[in-house]
Amino acid sequence: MQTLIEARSLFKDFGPTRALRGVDLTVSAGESVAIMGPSGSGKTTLLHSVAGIETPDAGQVLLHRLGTTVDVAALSDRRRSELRRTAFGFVFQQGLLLPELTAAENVALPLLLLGTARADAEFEAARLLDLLGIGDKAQSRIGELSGGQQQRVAIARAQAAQPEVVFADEPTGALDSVTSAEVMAALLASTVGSGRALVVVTHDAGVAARCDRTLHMADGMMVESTGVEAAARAGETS
Ligand SMILES: Nc1ncnc2c1ncn2[C@@H]1O[C@H](COP(=O)(O)OP(=O)(O)OP(=O)(O)O)[C@@H](O)[C@H]1O
Repeated sequence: MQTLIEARSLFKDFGPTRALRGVDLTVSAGESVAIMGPSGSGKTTLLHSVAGIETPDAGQVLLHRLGTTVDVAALSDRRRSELRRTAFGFVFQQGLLLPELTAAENVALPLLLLGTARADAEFEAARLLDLLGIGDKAQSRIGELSGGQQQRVAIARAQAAQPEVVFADEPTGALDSVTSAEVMAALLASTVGSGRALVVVTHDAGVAARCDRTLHMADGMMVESTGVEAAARAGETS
């Protein structure tokens, strides 16, 4: 399977705290990778470093797309934010949806930022919300939606610009176990099911179990990898 992201030997300090100490991570196109580990082990810092939200102190984040390779960690702020809008989608536990906008407006926003005409952006937003089973909530404001519905809006929004990889940080953290399973199924269907990669930070073993691979962090390092490699799985079934 084609390698999409290669993070090599990432280090990140916050003052005296060493959040990452030489972390490697490889993500292939179309695979799902869960990152687990105790609180403070560096999961979010790793996700943010790979996604160009945070800049590592040392190491490389190579992104292979559109026939070229860029080091995300070495890009200018402007190029990094451009990449975040085009190549990456984000689903976080909370805080990314704009409460004063409707569900459809939230999903359309990334497309409007990329210059898509309003009518086309709204059409695509409606289509994505339909796919995620909440087409009837398109005109509802975020505050009128349940936690599970809000996460579906966030998942729809993360797909809008057709990114190669979606990063999710505790996407089911605030949900009960039934809703969590439904939201995770929706997240997988709309990412891996559409050929995108998914990198998900989670404390929920049920969420991790649905991914191709689970990586375990402790104290700023990768300590273990479990699960069936996507490539091996593809090999077995071919
Ligand atoms: N902006 C920051 N400023 C200072 N310290 C930080 C910052 N971000 C993270 N840290 C520290 O870096 C370490 C790793 O944090 P990180 O959020 O990556 O852990 P985590 O594994 O995602 O934890 P959790 O499961 O609790 O979300 C922690 O000790 C944390 O306190």
